[in-house]
Amino acid sequence: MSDIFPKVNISNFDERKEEVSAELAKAAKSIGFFYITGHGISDERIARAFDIGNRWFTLNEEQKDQYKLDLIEYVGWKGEATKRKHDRGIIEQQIFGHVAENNPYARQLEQQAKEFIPNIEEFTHDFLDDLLRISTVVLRGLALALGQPEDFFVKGLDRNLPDIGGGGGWNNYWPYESTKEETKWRIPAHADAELFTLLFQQEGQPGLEVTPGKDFFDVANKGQPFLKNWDAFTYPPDDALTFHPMPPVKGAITVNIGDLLMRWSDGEYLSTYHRVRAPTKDNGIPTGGRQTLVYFANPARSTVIQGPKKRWPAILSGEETANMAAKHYSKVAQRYYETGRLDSPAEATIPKNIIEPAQPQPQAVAVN
Ligand SMILES: O=C(O)CCC(=O)C(=O)O
Ligand SMILES: [Fe+2]
Repeated sequence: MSDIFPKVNISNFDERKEEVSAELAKAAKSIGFFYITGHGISDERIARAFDIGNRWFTLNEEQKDQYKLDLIEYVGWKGEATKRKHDRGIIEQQIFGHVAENNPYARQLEQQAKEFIPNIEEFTHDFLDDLLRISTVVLRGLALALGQPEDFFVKGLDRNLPDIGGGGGWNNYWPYESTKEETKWRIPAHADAELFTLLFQQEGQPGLEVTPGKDFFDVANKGQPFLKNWDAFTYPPDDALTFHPMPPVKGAITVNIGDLLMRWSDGEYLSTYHRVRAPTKDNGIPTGGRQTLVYFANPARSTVIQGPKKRWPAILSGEETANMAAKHYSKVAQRYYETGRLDSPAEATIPKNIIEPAQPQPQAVAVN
C-alpha cells in the first residue's frame, strides 16, 4: 500500500547531492508526500522521544491548560480540538518550539514543562535540532533541483533567530472506546500551512490517508497549483478524490510539502491534502490510541517568501501563518492582533481580514 509513495535515502547527502535532489523533487512534484530514510536518528531515540510525549499526555486538562497554544508561535497545547464538535474529542496536540537564548516564549514553555518532564531538553534541544538538520538537507536538495543556490529555501531556518518559526511535538489520538460518537476522521482533510512536515508514525497505528498532490490539483483547479485565497477557499468534496493509505514504515520519516513551500517554489512542489481515518467497528483501523510525532519546518516569520519565477507576490512567512490563523481561529487571531502579539514585520502587511470573523467552513479544520 505504501508503494505509490517514494522512499528517498538522504544519507551522505553531500556526496550524493544530484541523485538525492532529483528523487526529492520528483516526489514533491508528483505526490507531495514521501518517506525519507538514512536520516540518522536511531529507532531508540525515536522511541525515547515518543516516551516524552506520553508523559506530557498523562497530565490532566487543568495542567495542560497552562500551556495553551499560541497560534502565532504555533507552540503550546491544542486541546481545543478535543472540544470541537466535528472532532468529537479524538485528538490533542502539543508542540514545543526551538529553544534559544532570544526565544523567550519557547524557553518559558520548556521551563514550565520541566516540572513534569525533567528530561524535556532531550526533546526540545537534541531531537528538535536533529529535525532541523534533516529539514535543512531536504530543503537544500529541493533548491538544487530547481536550479537554485543550495541555501535558497534555508534562509530563515536558524534556531537562533528571535522569530524562528516551526517546532515539534506530538499528536495524541484517543482510543476509540473513549470517543462518544462514531466519527469517520481523526483529522479531516487538510493541507499543512508551513514549509513541510516531518511525521513519525508508529507501527501498528495506521490511519493516515493522502490524495496525491497532482490528482488534487487536477480535480480542484484544472491542473494548476493554486494559492489558497483565504476569503474564498473551500475544500473539494472528499468523494471527488481518491485517498491512499500511507502506512507507517519502520525507521522512515513521512514527509509532506506544505503551503509555504508550494508558494516559494512557484507551485512546483505540491502541498497535498491528507486526513487521518478514525477506527470504526469494521474498518480495520485498530481501536486503540494513536500517537504521532510531528515537526513543522518553518522559517523565521520575517523571511521573505517569493519563488525564483515570481509567480506570486512576495509574502512574509509570518504573514502566511497569520492568514491561516485568521481563517481558522479568527477570534484568537484578533486577540493577538489587539494585544500586540503580532509584532513581527509581518504586522505591517497583515491583511484586513485578520481582524474580521471568518465564515465557518464545513469540512475545514486547521491542524497547523
Ligand atoms: O498524525 C498524522 O498521521 C497526521 C497529522 C497531521 O496531518 C498533522 O498534524 O498535520
Ligand atoms: Fe497535516
